[in-house]
Amino acid sequence: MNSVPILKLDGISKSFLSNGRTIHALNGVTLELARGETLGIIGESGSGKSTLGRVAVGLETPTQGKLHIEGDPLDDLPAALRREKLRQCQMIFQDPYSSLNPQLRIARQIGEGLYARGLLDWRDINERVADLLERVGLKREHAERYPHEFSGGQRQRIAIARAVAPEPAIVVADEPVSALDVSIQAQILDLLIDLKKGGTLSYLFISHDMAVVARLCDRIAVMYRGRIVESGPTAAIIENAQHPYTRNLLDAVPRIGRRRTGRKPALVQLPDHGRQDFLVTVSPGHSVLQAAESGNNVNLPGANALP
Ligand SMILES: Nc1ncnc2c1ncn2[C@@H]1O[C@H](COP(=O)(O)OP(=O)(O)OP(=O)(O)O)[C@@H](O)[C@H]1O
Repeated sequence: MNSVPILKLDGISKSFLSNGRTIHALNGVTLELARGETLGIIGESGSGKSTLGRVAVGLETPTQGKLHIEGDPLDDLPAALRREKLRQCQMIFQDPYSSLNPQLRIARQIGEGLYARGLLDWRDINERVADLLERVGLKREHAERYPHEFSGGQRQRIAIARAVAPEPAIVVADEPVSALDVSIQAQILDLLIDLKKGGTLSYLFISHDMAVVARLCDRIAVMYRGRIVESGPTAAIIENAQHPYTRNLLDAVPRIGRRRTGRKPALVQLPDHGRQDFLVTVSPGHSVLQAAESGNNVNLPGANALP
């Protein structure tokens, strides 16, 4: 395995001038994303998550610090190579209504990324677009439609197809399910998990929802006022959060919160287990996730109704 992180933010700060006031959205953020890893960025509104995501895909230029892609500091590269590197990073936005161009057919919107990647024959592009639509759970013939002909969940699938079309190494997903109905959210999360299977795609997954992040992410970084205040493997953060702010976030999710550990059965959702709930009894010294993953659990599909 290549140990160079696919993405590295090194001491990144970003300030905005707004109404004569300087807003420090990011204050010296350093993080690494490994190949094939899903890193969750969690924090309250205004903590700097979206700014971090936008810096990671080159939509914002940092005020300070360096962005490295595949080990190369972007600032030091010639413009053409820089653009090439940035094509490795694609973004999925929260709102699938505003992220698609209402005036362009779906085929064109997904196909543009393929064209930019060097696929020049539109017959080949159309074939790839149709394959991608099937891959995200839509139909080949949907390619000829416009965005308004789809539901919110379907639009998010289209946005995901567009993001993965140029075969990026990194996808930054900024609250990709928070604008969707709860029933659709799980399907979109499952799709993101599926797209990553067996490959080396990495996700930077931004959310304010600890339950969603816990389900999807290998590691979690917790943001507070433009800084990362805590980071580590998902199980470690959930079971042994150090920062009071992280504990507050966890307490907001009783299902995976510390209060549920101990001999009392806990209802948990696990990364890579779809939307199944597990009822686990946790022995002292073990984490909820360890207990659930050890197989010492009762799988309770639809157990949401339990108190
Ligand atoms: N273009 C901008 N101009 C001025 N201020 C900005 C700009 N973008 C972000 N900010 C400010 O930077 C801070 C961080 O914003 P950011 O959107 O990154 O936070 P967030 O954690 O993603 O919040 P949310 O969950 O509400 O999207 C906020 O105070 C925000 O108002």
